[in-house]
Order: sequence, then C-alpha cells, then structure tokens
Amino acid sequence: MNFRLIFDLDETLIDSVPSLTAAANVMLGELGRAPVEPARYKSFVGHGMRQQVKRVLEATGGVPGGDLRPHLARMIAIYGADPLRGTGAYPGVSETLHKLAEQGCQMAVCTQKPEAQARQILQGLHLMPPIQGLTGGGTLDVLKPDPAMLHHAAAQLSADGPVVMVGDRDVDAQTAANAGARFVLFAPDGQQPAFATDATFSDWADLPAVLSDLHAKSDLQVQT
Ligand SMILES: O=C(O)COP(=O)(O)O
Ligand SMILES: [Mg+2]
Repeated sequence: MNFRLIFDLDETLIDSVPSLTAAANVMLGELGRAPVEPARYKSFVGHGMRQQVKRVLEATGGVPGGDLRPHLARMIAIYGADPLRGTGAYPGVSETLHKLAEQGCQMAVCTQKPEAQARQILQGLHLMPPIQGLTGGGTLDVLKPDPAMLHHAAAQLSADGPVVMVGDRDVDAQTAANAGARFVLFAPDGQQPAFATDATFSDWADLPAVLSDLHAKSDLQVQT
C-alpha cells in the first residue's frame, strides 16, 4: 500500500482527555471554580486549545474579565509543562504504525494541538518515527477543517500516494472532504457517526485490514 496516512492526534493516536482535563482543572481551581469531569471536557476538545479554554470557561460561569488571552496562556503553561503526563497511545498504535510503515505507507500527523506539545508527545511515546511529519496548531495560521492543514501534512511526505485522513471527529472528516481525501474514523466506542466516512475501526490492530479493503474496493487516485 502506498498510502500517505495523515493521523489526527488527540483521541485518535493518544488518549489525552485525562491530562487535558487535569490541566484545565488546575486553571479552574486558580479561578475558584469547581473541576469538570473528563467526559464533559471531552466535548470541548477537537477545535484547538483556544476553543477548549473558551468552552470550559463558558461552561463554568463565563470568561473572567471577558478576555480569553490570559486564561489561554495559563492553560498552555500548565499543560505544556508536561504534556506527556497522564497521556498514552491507544493500545496497538505503535505496533500498527510500524506495520503500516513496513507495508509501504508514509505517515504524518495533522492536529489542532500546539505543534511543540504535539511533537513532545509523539517523540516521548516513540511514535516519531515511524511518523515523519507534523502539522499542528500554530504551524499555519489556520486550523482544521481548513484543507491547507491536510495539504501541508501530506506535502511533508516524500511519496505521492493517495492521501487518507484518520481521525475521531467530524472536524477531521470535514478536513478530508475539503481536501478531496478519503476519511477513516477511529470510533473506540463503536458508535455510528452522524457524518460520512469511507471506513470505521474501533481497534488499532484492525486498521491495516481496513485500509487494504479500502485500497481494494475503491479507486484511491484522489490526491491532495
Ligand atoms: O487540540 C484539540 O482540541 C484537539 O486536537 P486534535 O486535532 O489532535 O484532535
Ligand atoms: Mg481528535
């Protein structure tokens, strides 16, 4: 398979909601607010750290002073001090990425997470390599679903095979659609999405077979 695989990071390769929630709860505690549960914080993730901070503050009484910037800076400082703490890859991720690399795929990450934090996590979890490229929050002046994010990630890879985005949220599916790429959904809870996907998987060990089916049944000549 000569795919260029572009992976989302949070809630696709890594389970980062516990550590993001812990950091947000430190910030909320400093503001005299009660902590939020990880399940609630998860609904704030997917559109970048600025949106996370905005949403968690709005959900707990509003943005103090009406200015998001100091709170975003505080969240980045707390979380950025140790983004690996409490964060791990989903089971099977490392083995599967190595297998896909052996099968001829090239791989990059396209995430809303600030690029420096994402790089620290990918290197700390020994996923880079086999992941070769990284496009994160702040790499460009746009975020997903702007197709420029996916084009940038794909262009970091030397091969020119078909591009497949693998992610966990509607914003990832929309990014792929905007870029004319295929989309494969990671849905660990097995829930059917409300948006279009080319394939779905819930166990990382299944991804090579899912991709090989996708390769066999479609003309994957879509390029970004
Ligand atoms: O930073 C976020 O809100 C989510 O980042 P992701 O694009 O890796 O899911
Ligand atoms: Mg995600």
